Amino acid sequence: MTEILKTVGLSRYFGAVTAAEDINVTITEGEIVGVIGANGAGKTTFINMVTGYLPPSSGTIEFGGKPIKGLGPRKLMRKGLTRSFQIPQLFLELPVIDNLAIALAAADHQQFQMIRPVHTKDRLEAAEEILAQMNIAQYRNEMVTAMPQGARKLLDIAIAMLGSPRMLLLDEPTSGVSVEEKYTLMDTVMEAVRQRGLTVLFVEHDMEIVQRYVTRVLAFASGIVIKDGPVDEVLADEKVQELVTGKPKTAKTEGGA
Ligand SMILES: Nc1ncnc2c1ncn2[C@@H]1O[C@H](COP(=O)(O)OP(=O)(O)OP(=O)(O)O)[C@@H](O)[C@H]1O
Repeated sequence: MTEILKTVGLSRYFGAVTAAEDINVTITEGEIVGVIGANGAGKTTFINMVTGYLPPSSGTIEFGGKPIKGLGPRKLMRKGLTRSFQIPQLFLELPVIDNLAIALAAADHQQFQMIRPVHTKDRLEAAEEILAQMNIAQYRNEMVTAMPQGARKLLDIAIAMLGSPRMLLLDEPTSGVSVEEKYTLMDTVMEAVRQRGLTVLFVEHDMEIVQRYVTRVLAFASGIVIKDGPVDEVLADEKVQELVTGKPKTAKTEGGA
C-alpha cells in the first residue's frame, strides 16, 4: 500500500499553549480517516500545518514521499493536497459559477491577470461537471448567499476537488448543516471521493457521521493523538470515551423505567 501522508514529531506551540505535540501519523492512499477531539484538542492546528496554513514549531511532513514542510497552500494544491474549511471560504456576493471559474483561474496561476477572461470554455465545462457531481447545479447562477448551508459546504468541497487532487482534508464538513441534510451531503461527497479515488482526512464532531463514513480514526486530546486505529476500536476505547466522546449510555435493564 502506498504511503501518501506522513508526519513525524509534528508540534505547534502558541507561547505557553501546546496546540499540537509530537503527531506521528502515516496515511496510505485511499484511506478515509476521521479526526475527532473535544474543542481545542488540536484538530484544526494539525490540518492547518499539513495544508501549509500554519508553520509547525517542529517535526516533518511528507506528501507522496517528499518533504513539504514550508510549502504554502497554493504550492501544496498543485501537488495534489487540498482542503475545505469549517466556514466555507467563498465569494458570497458572486454567483456560484463565478466562484468556480475564479478558483480554476487561480489554479491556472492567473488570479492576478484579470484582464484575461476567467470564464473560458474549459473552465465552464469543468465547473458544470463538478456542480452536477455535487448535486448543486441548480444554484449555478445564484449568489452564494442564496444557498443553504449544506449547499455552500458542497461548493467549498467542490472547489477543493478542482484540479484533480490526490488527498482532501475537510474541516468539519457537516458543521452548521441540518440533521436532514448531513447524510445527503456526506453521501454526495463520498461518492465524488470514491469516483476520484481520493484519500480523505476529515475533522468531525458528529460520531454518527464518523461511524458511517470512516474506517480509521485519529483521536486528539490536549494536542496529542491519544488513539489511532479502526473506528470501532477507537470509539470503544475508555480514554477516548473519557476525553472525547463521553461514555455511552448504559442500556436500560429489562422492565426498568
Ligand atoms: N492562533 C492561535 N493563537 C493562540 N492559540 C491558538 C491559536 N490557534 C489555536 N490555538 C490554541 O491551540 C489549541 C488547539 O486549537 P485548535 O483550533 O487546533 O483545536 P480544535 O481541536 O480544532 O478545536 P475546535 O473543535 O474548537 O475547532 C487551543 O487551545 C487553541 O486555543
